[in-house]
Amino acid sequence: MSGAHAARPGADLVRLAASSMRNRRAIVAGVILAQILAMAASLAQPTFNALIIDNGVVAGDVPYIERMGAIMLAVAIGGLVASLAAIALGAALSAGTSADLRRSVYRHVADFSTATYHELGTPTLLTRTSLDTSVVGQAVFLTTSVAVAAPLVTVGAIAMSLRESVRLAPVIVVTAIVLSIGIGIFVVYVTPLATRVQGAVDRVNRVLREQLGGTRIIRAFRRERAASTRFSEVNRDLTALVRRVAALQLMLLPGVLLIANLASVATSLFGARLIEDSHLTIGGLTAFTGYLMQIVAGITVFIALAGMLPRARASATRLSAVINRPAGLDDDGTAVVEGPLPLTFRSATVRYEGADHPAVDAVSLKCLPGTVTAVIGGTSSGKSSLLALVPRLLDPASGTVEAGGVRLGAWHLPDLRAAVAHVGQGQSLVAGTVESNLRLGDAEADDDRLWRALEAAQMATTVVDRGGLSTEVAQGGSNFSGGQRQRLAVARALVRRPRILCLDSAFSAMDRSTAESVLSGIRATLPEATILLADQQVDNVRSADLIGVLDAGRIVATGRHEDLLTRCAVYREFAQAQAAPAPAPAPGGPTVATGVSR
Ligand SMILES: Nc1ncnc2c1ncn2[C@@H]1O[C@H](COP(=O)(O)OP(=O)(O)OP(=O)(O)O)[C@@H](O)[C@H]1O
Repeated sequence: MSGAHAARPGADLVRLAASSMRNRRAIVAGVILAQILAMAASLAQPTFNALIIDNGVVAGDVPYIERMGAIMLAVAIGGLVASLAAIALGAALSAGTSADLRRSVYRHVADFSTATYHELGTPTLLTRTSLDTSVVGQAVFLTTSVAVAAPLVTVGAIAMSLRESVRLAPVIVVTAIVLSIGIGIFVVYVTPLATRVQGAVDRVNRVLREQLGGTRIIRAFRRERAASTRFSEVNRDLTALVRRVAALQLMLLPGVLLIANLASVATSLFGARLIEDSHLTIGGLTAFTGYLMQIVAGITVFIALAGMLPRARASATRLSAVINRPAGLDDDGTAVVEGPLPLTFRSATVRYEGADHPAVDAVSLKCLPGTVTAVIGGTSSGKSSLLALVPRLLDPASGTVEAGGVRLGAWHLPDLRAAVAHVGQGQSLVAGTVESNLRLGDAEADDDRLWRALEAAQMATTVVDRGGLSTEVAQGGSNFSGGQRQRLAVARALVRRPRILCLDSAFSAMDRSTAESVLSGIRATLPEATILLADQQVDNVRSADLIGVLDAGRIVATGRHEDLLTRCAVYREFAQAQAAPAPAPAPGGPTVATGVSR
């Protein structure tokens, strides 16, 4: 967050609420009008009451009481209708505000570069999109539904009560001062606590996500107790904070009632003397007490807001931090490039914030259409970072990447992403069917194209056996094996018919012959495409037309398989380590993987 935000607490909330209200001017006007009508009705009641007592009860005029009673009832019903309308319109405004904010956060996050996305992280983005947006929506509801009316009621009630008796004004002044001091202390104390509640929710989300996603690992490593302890810790923190905030909020109401009752007693004491001295009528005292209660109610509404606003301010600041965050990608390119796309890296460098060394260090590489270019490297050598440059999930810190002779930053971004398919290490299948997953590649593709893609990815037989294109896919593809998920992801990319295909360790869960068949299928399906493949396995890159050897972010050699075997020591070591037979397991001990392979 910028210092500007810290220096002006509440500025984010005002900005977000105002922008939502601008989009719903008619509803806002409706809420205010309904509030004014409801307020006028409630302000009239004590005066009617006083008239009934003084002119009806004291004078024994029953027809007057009936007439005024009927008017009072009609005004009360009108006030009730206006209040209900204000609440209904306020609720629509609140829901609309939350929906606007969710849409806005969603759109911004969708535009984030991978680095920007990782800086924030999934758990907090989920909390911000769900919890924070509804907190701000509720604050807008409270603000428009009650905070607009509350000052009007309070000021109106003060004026009306003074009309009944100026001599009782000190009671009002003292009551207002005591209540205001109480609210002030509450706001100052609760604001930091409320901000911490959201952070605690983030932490619970983070731990819960990790543990739900890693259930198998937790069980396999017998870490259930440690996982449960970790969850209990964050859950306990959140519970303690919520309890403190709730306790403070609950203490407020009895406090307000106590002050209201004391003020009422004071009014009766002083009022009785004024009646004795004929400075006040009985009806006047009743009306004054009624107005006093309206003043307390008006101030109490601020208490409700005071309880909500610190949280809403914290939420608005967290939302603004997402909405105002630069996406990390310039998106103003306009170039549209036709035909096959040679891909050229010119001294491209990727540097992550806080890292000592660049993840990709001045890589230069040319990948031609109709060929497969492979990059081989050990774990953390920078393969994923290099391939992420192509669909502009990342931008290079220095150097350039060009497709079709045009710098990627100059491309119209949607066009670039339509031309490139990227199959990552996590296969990102979504809940639905095989068909719905494949159609993410191209919604218009006919069934014939889907089946050809499945055949090329060596997945057609499996899909037929499992029930065809309508076969269900669980979230994350968890009802398929790792290798099947990878092949479905490759098929989805083929459905798109990309001009550039990036395969980032996309064969890591396949055996050698399946991976070879899948790569042949890809070549046959996309004869003109530029294919860039990153892998740790020599077997998966040996048939490539050009291989670049990546070591600690640098390309240390390029060539074909046989060529590199003779002149590149790093490549030779890869080949030898992966060709070596695994050592016999120690008696009773676990099997240990060797070399640089998985
Ligand atoms: N979002 C990130 N923030 C900070 N550092 C990162 C990020 N992503 C990757 N790195 C670092 O950059 C380096 C290269 O990572 P990268 O994922 O590109 O390597 P890789 O060769 O694909 O590794 P692997 O084969 O293990 O997936 C690593 O040191 C890694 O820790």
